[in-house]
Amino acid sequence: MASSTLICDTEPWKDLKNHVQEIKKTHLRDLMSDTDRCQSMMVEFDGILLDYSRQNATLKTMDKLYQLAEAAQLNNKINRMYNGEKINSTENRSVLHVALRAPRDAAINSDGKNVVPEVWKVLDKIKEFSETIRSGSWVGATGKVLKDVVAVGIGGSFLGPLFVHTALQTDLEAIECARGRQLRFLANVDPIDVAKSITGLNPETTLVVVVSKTFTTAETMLNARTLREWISTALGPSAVAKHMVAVSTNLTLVEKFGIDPNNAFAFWDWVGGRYSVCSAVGVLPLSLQYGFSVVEKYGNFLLFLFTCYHFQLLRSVPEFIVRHGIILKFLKGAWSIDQHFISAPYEKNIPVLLGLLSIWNVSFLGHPARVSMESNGKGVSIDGVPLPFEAGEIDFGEPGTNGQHSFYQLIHQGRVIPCDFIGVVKSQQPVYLKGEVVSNHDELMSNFFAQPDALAVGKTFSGNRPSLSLLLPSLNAYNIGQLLAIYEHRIAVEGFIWGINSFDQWGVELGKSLATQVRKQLHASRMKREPIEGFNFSTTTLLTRYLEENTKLNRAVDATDDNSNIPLVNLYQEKFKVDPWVLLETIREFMVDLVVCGHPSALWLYNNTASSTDGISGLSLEKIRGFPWFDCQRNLAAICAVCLDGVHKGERSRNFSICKHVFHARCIDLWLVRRLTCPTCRSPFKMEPV
Ligand SMILES: O=P(O)(O)OC[C@H]1O[C@](O)(CO)[C@@H](O)[C@@H]1O
Repeated sequence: MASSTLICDTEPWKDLKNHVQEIKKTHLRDLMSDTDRCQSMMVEFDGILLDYSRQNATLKTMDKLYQLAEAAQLNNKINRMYNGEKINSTENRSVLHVALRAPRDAAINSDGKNVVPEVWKVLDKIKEFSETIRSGSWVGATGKVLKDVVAVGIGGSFLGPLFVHTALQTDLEAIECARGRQLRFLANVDPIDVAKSITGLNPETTLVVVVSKTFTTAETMLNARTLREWISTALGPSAVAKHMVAVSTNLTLVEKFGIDPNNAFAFWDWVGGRYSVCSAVGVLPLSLQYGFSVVEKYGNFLLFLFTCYHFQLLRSVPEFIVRHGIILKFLKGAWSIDQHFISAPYEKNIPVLLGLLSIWNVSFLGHPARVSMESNGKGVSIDGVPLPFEAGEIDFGEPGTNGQHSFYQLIHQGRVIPCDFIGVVKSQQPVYLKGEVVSNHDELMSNFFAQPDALAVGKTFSGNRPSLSLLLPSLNAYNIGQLLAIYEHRIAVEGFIWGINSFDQWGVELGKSLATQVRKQLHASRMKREPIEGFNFSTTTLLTRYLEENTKLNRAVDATDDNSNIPLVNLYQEKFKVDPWVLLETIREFMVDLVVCGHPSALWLYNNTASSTDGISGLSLEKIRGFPWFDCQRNLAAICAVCLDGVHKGERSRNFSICKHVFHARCIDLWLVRRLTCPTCRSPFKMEPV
């Protein structure tokens, strides 16, 4: 098929279109009673069993789908991907995430160069670094062991590692390896997420890993700067070098940020963000948590081998003495599927079957199947021709039986949504209570087996709802790697057949650039009072409302403010073209100066401005002056809840005697004029007088 020909113009596509009517006359209830058909729709590979008998498909359908794969030159495209050809044509890049899990001796080329040695160079560096951290040879700025990790990143620099961590954290072996350590993620730019990610953590024992392919993603960089502030406020700016490392392809920006490039872990342009979990993106945080590998005890022989390795008499430590730790197992699992994907015939190839069935459901039966949404949510072919058929899927799901008690109802009787059920034979946490009919895991799995039949067969309602089941032996690191690779490759199959580029994301890029425009506008409107321009009516209205309400909110919490002052502020702005916030800040500083020097005009100002309250009463300035203060001897870990800035060395501060919260004197004094509660915890005001 010439690349500019759409797949829907091929004979196999048209043939499948005609076949739809035939399939619509069948019902899964009947299809399921054909044992030979069901038997033929089961495939096994490396411990995984795929059962796709509950698809609205016959063996004839499958044959037609294989012909479609041929017409799309699926095998050829898979080979081109593995050969490092630049199949991501819009970005002129190879797509080589398979190289990330290739064994040391494999050869996979990009631009005529074998990339596997580079991959292992980084893996070795991660291994060494994670062992240094885990063993305590690398300590934080105050000499404490770094036992907690916050990985800052978003999209592909977050979701893959989160998936693996979520699956691993209940695995018994993984629990053992992670004992005493915590791995947290910070992705969303909402300050609430920042707070959640560091709540209960001590900066002295925390390592922050900034994960960003480009090192320019706005959310990640702001979150990274926020955590950098958290560390340097608590431990001083020089602590950043000990407490922050990075994963990126952009080592120049890493250095500019203040992270030592020696503590940066590289990856490459040929790794797409959402396919990067097997690179340092996932492997570094996961190795810090679970350990890269475990070395078997071979006594003196081992010592001898390591010495040889150290003096470069050996190229590597032989594989047989390194027991595969969690991370190596994970990579091996993924590599096992990579081999299967490139070598198994269509009818035995799990990712190919999943991809073909997805295409069947989405483009022929019109079901909004689960989708690999960032990859295949596209409306044009790889050559830019608009697609005259539906591509892409909508992915959602829930662990265990949660979905059954919520959205499954829709799937049973509402829209037809093809489902994948993924189950395991052996639970990570087996429980069998005395007197119970079945174990807890059996209870869970009863639903795993029952739901697909309920969907297929129905009762008083129609049934005939397609699903497939994947049964894995267990959910250990190896199987997690397999599962990841199956779904990665399923996406590629879909994209190859639909003729789209699964490896770019122009829609997402558009969202990013529009957010940049909004960010600039917010800054200009707040700081320079510039009018909102360049947006449509609706966005302008929303932005105006947001800015107005936000301004009111800020004024309400500002201790110096009072509604009666607002017209005055506006007046000043109109008359003198002064930004009201600059003005307020000036007034605030002026008042602080007055309070500090004890000038009588402070009392006058207090009586005539701040104390003209709407029923909220605070303390007189004289009383406030009677409370103890101290000049900070060092940067404190605390954040002053009034101004949200750190409490730095040399700044005059006060603390509440009950809750011990600390604030800048200049902030808390003006707060106390209006309110008698702690700004942080709202506990009643009590400060012992001098
Ligand atoms: O790793 P980066 O460069 O910070 O990008 C984050 C994510 O943003 C995207 O580019 C778009 O969502 C993803 O592909 C990527 O994983």
